Amino acid sequence: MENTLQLVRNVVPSLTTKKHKGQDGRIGVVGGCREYTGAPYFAAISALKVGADLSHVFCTQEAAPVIKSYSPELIVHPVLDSPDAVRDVEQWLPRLHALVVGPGLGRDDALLENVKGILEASKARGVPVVIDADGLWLIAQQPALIQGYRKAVLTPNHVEFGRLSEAVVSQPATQLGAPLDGGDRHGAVLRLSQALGNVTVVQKGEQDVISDGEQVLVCSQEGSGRRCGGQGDLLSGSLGVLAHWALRAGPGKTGGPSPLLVAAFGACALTRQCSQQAFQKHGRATTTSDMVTEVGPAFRRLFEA
Ligand SMILES: NC(=O)C1=CN([C@@H]2O[C@H](COP(=O)(O)OP(=O)(O)OC[C@H]3O[C@@H](n4cnc5c(N)ncnc54)[C@H](OP(=O)(O)O)[C@@H]3O)[C@@H](O)[C@H]2O)[C@@H](O)CC1
Ligand SMILES: Nc1ncnc2c1ncn2[C@@H]1O[C@H](COP(=O)(O)OP(=O)(O)OP(=O)(O)O)[C@@H](O)[C@H]1O
Ligand SMILES: [Mg+2]
Repeated sequence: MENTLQLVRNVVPSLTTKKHKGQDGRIGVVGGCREYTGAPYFAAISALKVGADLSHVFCTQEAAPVIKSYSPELIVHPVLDSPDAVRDVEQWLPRLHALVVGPGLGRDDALLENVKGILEASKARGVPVVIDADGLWLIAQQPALIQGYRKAVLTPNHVEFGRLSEAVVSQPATQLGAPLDGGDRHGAVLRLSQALGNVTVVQKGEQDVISDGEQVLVCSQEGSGRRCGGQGDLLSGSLGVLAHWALRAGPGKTGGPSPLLVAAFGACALTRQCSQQAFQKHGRATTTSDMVTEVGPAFRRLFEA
């Protein structure tokens, strides 16, 4: 654990007076619809608090004023349900360092079709993508969208992992519901990553298991017993920034594991540390907003010690 945390520290940029706004990260979150406005907010605000300079949300028209009202820090584009959605987001891609696709996206077919176009445009430009939540629903329907794209990280929870494995590895459905022991989980994550052409996969759970199809890392940083919704969104937003930092730093700084493995490990450790710290203060009443407040102190503790 400690050795891998050191690799994360190697990619964290120093804060100096020589940089301009934007250099340490301009992150986009694609998600936010009528039902879900909290998830894209958690992802985008976490990206800022980890250290991105600018955080954008691309959501539906209806969700935009709601998300804006949560925070003046976020730049919110009400474009996702427009007929020009792909073109509108594409215009921003040259200025974005990473895209987090899926938190609070929902499963409306027209929205998913737009997101498909956004993913294709991101791949064509080589923009790193973190795919979470309903973005993973889309990938389970159309794995070819992400097949072999080495700048992608998927962050499935238990259910999302089962869905992806069934779609991609043809793992018998009977095995999917059953809890896998440590060894089985490593193998299952490794196989899913390999089947997707070495896309990095983070299976969240009691321990987070991360693989790029070559190596497997396990994050067992202490978290808490609170399982309130939104913790995965905090993880995917944080990972957007860390993925950019790790890819920029390159394999020379991350040693043995690939940059995206190191970034994913960092985001998992940070999320769990936030959970632990928030739980110490709020116990059973802990919510993801309490965890967002802990991003700064948790980051300092893990990566600036
Ligand atoms: N505040 C907001 O705006 C938030 C919005 N969010 C957004 O919601 C959207 C849908 O995302 P989702 O994660 O609810 O997915 P979905 O596939 O519908 O699964 C739901 C069902 O799966 C199960 N289940 C889940 N985990 C499990 C586990 N570990 N182990 C076992 N079972 C497990 C469980 O089923 P049950 O136990 O009730 O039978 C659960 O009810 C997506 O856009 C997301 O970003 C969230 O980010 C939260 C904060
Ligand atoms: N059983 C567990 N014990 C400890 N930590 C866990 C457990 N399950 C999940 N976590 C941690 O909670 C965080 C979010 O994982 P989770 O599986 O809840 O994601 P999710 O379902 O996508 O969340 P969201 O509600 O944001 O959609 C991760 O950092 C993960 O390590
Ligand atoms: Mg989730």
